[in-house]
Amino acid sequence: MEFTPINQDILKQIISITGEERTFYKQEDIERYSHDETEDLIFHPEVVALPESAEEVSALVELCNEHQIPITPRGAGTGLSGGALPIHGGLVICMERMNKLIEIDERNLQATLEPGVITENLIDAVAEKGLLYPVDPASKGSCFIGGNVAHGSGGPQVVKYGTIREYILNLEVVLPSGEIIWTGANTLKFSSGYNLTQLMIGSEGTLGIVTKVVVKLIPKPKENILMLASFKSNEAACEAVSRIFMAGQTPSSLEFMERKGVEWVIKYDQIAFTLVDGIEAFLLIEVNGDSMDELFLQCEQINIVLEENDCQDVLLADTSAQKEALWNMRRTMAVSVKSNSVYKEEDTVVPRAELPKLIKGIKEIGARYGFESVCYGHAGDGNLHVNIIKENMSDEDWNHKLDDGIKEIFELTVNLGGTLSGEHGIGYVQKDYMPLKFNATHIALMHGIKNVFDPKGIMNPGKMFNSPA
Ligand SMILES: O=C(O)CC[C@@H](O)C(=O)O
Ligand SMILES: [Zn+2]
Repeated sequence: MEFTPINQDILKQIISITGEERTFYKQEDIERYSHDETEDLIFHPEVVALPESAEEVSALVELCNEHQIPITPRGAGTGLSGGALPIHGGLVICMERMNKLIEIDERNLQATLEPGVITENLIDAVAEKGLLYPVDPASKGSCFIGGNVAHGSGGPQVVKYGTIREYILNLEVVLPSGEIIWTGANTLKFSSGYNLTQLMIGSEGTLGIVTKVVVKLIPKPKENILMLASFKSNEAACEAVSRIFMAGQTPSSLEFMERKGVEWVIKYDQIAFTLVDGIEAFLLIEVNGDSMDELFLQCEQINIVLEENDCQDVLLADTSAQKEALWNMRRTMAVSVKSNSVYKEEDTVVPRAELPKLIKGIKEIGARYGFESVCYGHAGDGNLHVNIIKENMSDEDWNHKLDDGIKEIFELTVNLGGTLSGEHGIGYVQKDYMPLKFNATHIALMHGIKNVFDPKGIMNPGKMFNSPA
């Protein structure tokens, strides 16, 4: 794909849309838009524009479409698969100025908002009205709702409430042509042709730019109980996960943390938490509802399963401060890994009951290739974040042998009935693995869809799959 560099004349036209104040082209101004949270990758855009309306986004996109300029849509830059990296330069359209929470419609349990709203701001605003928006990725304090839509985001509560796919009713989208459409209706049901809303969710900015989002809300449960269960092995912890559901219990969160991850968080956050010798893995289990009596009953049932599965100890968080400390431990895991070692992160997901085989296999592959990994994640969803760490690995092996090891991890994941990413997306860093999961027919269908929306290939090129020749 041949793209046009942004010349002075095009720059002037961009400035005529977003103004001098909201158009960046100097090195020092574009720097922060040249990376996201994915490893250490850096790609500089030529120009960054911060639109304030769908009409401005549309004008920018129309201009790029006319001149064949690559566009990289960007949210808060918290992505972990390189989706927001402007790998071909061009124009970054960052949604940070489109951050209005337009309406909370309490009659219909819906909210309408712009894509640059920080996820936690939505969660907090609806909580004040006794409502729950349950999609809360670890980076909820900084990530944007638009980025969550682009990645089909999840978070710890997916196990009970589902991913963002269950909560998006309708999207306003600027297509690669510059035209603006609504993808669906503000209704709970949609049996009216192809579901473009669902197609847009998880499309990683390759089909258009979301400029408004309508989300579904639900009543917020009044009570919760949080427990930390410890195990002597990763496999014992992972085995207990599916048993909890088989016993008829659905926690609101069921997270897995490996010992080393907890050790690193303790070091990173300087927290007071004693790691008992011989404990290798933890499950963080939350139940929620409106009646404490029912929750205690649920915890009793879960405890029986834990005991049957060789659980060593269960710590009950009594106060909201204790709960927050435990949740913080889990949420800080990604950043603490990053601060401790050079790493590569994979977002494997398998049917829940295959989790013990997945983690065992990952460790065996690591032993064969000479790498260590720190695993944690949403065990209740079978979603394991595998952080491969460079510690103890030579530069030579890291640069040349690791790829084969990662390929084996994905092969194992796929063989166990899983897929390449549960919630972080394919983006730039996982696209070469797509053929491990999808055959040529499947990939050709994806290319076909891309081509219908974006025949010139300007919208987030080089993400999800390599552009067809
Ligand atoms: O930045 C995030 O929200 C992603 C990290 C996340 O998947 C996690 O579970 O820790
Ligand atoms: Zn996660």
